[in-house]
Amino acid sequence: MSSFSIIRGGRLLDAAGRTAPFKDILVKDGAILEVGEPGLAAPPEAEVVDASRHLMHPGLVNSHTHGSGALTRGYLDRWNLEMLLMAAPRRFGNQSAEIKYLNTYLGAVEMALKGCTVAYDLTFGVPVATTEELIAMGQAYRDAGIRAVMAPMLSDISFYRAIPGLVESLPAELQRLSVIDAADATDEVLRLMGEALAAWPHDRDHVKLGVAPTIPTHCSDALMRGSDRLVRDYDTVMQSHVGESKVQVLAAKEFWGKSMVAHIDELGLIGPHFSVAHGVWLDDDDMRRLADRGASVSHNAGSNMRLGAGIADSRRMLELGVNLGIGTDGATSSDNQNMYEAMRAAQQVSCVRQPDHRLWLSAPEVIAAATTGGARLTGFGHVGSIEPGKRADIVFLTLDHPNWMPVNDPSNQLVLVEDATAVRHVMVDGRFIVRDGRHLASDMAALAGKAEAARETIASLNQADMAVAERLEEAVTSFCRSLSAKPYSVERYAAFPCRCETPEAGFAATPA
Ligand SMILES: Nc1nc2[nH]cnc2c(=O)[nH]1
Repeated sequence: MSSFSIIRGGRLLDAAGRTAPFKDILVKDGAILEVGEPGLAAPPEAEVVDASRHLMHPGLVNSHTHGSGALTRGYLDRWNLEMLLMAAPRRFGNQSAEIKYLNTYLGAVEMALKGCTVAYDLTFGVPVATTEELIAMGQAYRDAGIRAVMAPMLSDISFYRAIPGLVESLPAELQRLSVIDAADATDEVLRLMGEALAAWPHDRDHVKLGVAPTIPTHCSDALMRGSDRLVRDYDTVMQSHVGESKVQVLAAKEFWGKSMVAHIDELGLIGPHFSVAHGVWLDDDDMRRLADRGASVSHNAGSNMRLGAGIADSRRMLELGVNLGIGTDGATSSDNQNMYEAMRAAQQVSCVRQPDHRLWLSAPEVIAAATTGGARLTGFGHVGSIEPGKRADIVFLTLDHPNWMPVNDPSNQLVLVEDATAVRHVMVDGRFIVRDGRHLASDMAALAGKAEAARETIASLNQADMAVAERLEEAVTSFCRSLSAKPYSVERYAAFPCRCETPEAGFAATPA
């Protein structure tokens, strides 16, 4: 028998219209049946949800994160992407199945409490995670109650080989420790990824498995092509970190004589199922290729600032027709999983990106990216807006909160004022997962205890690797600083808005 609920008395955000009129919402079996004026007719048996003194908006879509890093929030305040990539496996490796689940669950709970109902999670790759562990991490999202795309990060070229000249620049002993090439692993990685896709037991409308060749310079063409085949065979989505740092752009030019986007486009990988994470260093040609093929970019402004990676040109992406999503990135590089902060960061970096205020992202544009843009990017066409036919994934913000006193422009306030402290209830499929500010499935004290124990376990397991991690971080930093090829001076890259204005790039390292 069908179940009905009627949500009465709330104000519904109309972002584009910059208003929030009173609306009633009729929900049938978890889907929105009708949105209407106050007093909307409902079957007598419908459960009544009182939304008075609340503003309702669609659940936010976090279009890029790493559930694998939730336990690393607040770790190291001064590190860039290259240091992070160098250090992460040594500092945070060796995670048991229980800790992998806990990492993912913790991130999902945080997102739920902060108004996010969908995550695109680039998770532990294969073979680091087994099929069973991936399925268990999918269950973590089911247990926390939010939707997710989980895409294992795949690579068959180690980080050290992905920056030309880096390994050769290291002292012999570090060279030995650093070359963990997995060049022969291509077939094995693809086999394991295919096995996980074939075994995936979760309802794909809630938690589906995607594929994430992690960074194109870390993937052979064979791995990229094989990943693409899997995506098509299993009708799923693909995401890669592309053009996140200047060093990556330099490396791509060195490897292929072209940009990362041009390279993967020529491999035939770009389509509506494909999204770029970050895209800080894209030029017009890159953006046109993405737009022409219906692809998306997940804009992670907070993480890009945190790692000194630069400022993506979100305005140009929109002008050229790229679908834009908003992401927090993982806790290793953005600490919390707060989509309101990610939205605010996206709006505010657009203001420092260019002097013409007419080109800054507007609040409605940012909200569209964090909702409908994210829904398209994740391939979850059944969410992202509150309208008939969509699933009832709804966030209720209390208006009895300073953030909303008074209600001026609801769209501006959502992006520029809201910080998740007014999130009162969160609903997925018409059912509350957060009620009165509490995550219903979680005992927070117990969760804190598990997180603390996991922190100690991770630290003790990786103790022996710490000294090596520190030496490698120092070496990679020094190598990156020595890259002097103009106009790609690495020295400049954190401080300036960045686009690859000039095509002629070199990758010569000069003595520091
Ligand atoms: N910011 C960020 N970029 C990445 N690229 C590959 N892995 C990562 C990661 O964990 N964080």
